[in-house]
Amino acid sequence: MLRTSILFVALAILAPLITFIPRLLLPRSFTTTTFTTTFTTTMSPPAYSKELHVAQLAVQRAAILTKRVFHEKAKGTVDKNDKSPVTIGDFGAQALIIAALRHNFPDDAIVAEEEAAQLREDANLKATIWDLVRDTRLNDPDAEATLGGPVRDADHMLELLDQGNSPGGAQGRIWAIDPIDGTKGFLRGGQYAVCLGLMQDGDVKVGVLGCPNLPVDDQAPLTADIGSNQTDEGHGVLFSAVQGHGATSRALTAGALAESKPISMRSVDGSSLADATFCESVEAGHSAHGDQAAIAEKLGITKPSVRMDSQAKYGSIARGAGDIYLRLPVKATYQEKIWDHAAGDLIVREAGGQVTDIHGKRLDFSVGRTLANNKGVVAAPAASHPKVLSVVQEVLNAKL
Ligand SMILES: Nc1ncnc2c1ncn2[C@@H]1O[C@H](COP(=O)(O)O)[C@@H](OP(=O)(O)O)[C@H]1O
Ligand SMILES: [Mg+2]
Repeated sequence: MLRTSILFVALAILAPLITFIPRLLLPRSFTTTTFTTTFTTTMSPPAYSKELHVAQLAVQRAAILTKRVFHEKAKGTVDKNDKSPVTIGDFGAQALIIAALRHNFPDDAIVAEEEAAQLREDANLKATIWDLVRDTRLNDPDAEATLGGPVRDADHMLELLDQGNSPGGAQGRIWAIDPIDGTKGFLRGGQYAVCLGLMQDGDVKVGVLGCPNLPVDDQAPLTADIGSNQTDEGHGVLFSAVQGHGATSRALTAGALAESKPISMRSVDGSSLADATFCESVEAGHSAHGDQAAIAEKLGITKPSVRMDSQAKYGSIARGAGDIYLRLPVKATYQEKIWDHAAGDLIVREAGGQVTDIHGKRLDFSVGRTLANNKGVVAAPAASHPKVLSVVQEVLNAKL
């Protein structure tokens, strides 16, 4: 008995040494290569890791362009005409994102909001946007190299812009880009988002949202989108998710990616809904404010809803700064665009939420450039979603 115990103790001491000693004796380069090779041959990287990395860097670079446009060109502008800062920022950011996708994933299809036709007619606008695209870089050479060679010239920029013309659909890999979501928020210096999602056979697999004017701090209280007095200090957040791997936030930087933190929705179930915070569009034409107020009242929610532009609403509820995002149809004929929802839908679901339309159907990204099979959006923590949905339906049905 004693002998067996001694043998076991001796083995326990010797076993680690047997594996460790050869590493000490061998040259460092050999051991490093050997262990790296072992890692790469025995463990595959997480799904979609390259797509996520490229998407995050591409969104960061495009966000820098939009911030430059705001600081250099947007002061004092309030309307969206042909040469507005929104137009300049939209085209510039879209060109930069498509350049990065084309370099890394040349065979993927792309659905993007803008097309180059207007720039072919307007040499000044084309030159203005080209100046920005040519000069906007991440300040980290490795990150910039990942995104690929620069856009060659202004005509190459137009070619890239037009590659966002995929009809979308149920097959293959399709990226959805909204270069500046929340145009009015952007102009006010309020909330807007640079949005990028990857769908595989109609299912969103990767989602990235760059929100330059949201606080970096996930715990920061949610404030209405008042805009114009935002500072860059402490602001700028990048939300990301990969299907099945959770959601994260990190500071939006001008170079290499900052460290990421997992995010999750607040746990709100049917019984604690009275404490919940709603997010809704600033624009009453995009989501019916009156219906939202009636729903809040029925749920016993007394806190005023927080109004902000763009998919920053999805990011905000995903990190628990708010709880519920409703988009209640104003015009029965309006079809939501896939680029306004792809990234946010995945980020919220990966953070512990459920996202459906007002009929309780999951958003269907497989039917083209719009969500033709859906009406409105109901996004809430999974445990409270059934209750929220039933009250949404109660209020909306009562109107019909
Ligand atoms: N009648 C309507 N109903 C719902 N959404 C609409 C709409 N008209 C435009 N939108 C979309 O609402 C988006 C902004 O959403 P939000 O109100 O949440 O900020 C716009 O994106 P852009 O700002 O990229 O044009 C636009 O695509
Ligand atoms: Mg949009």
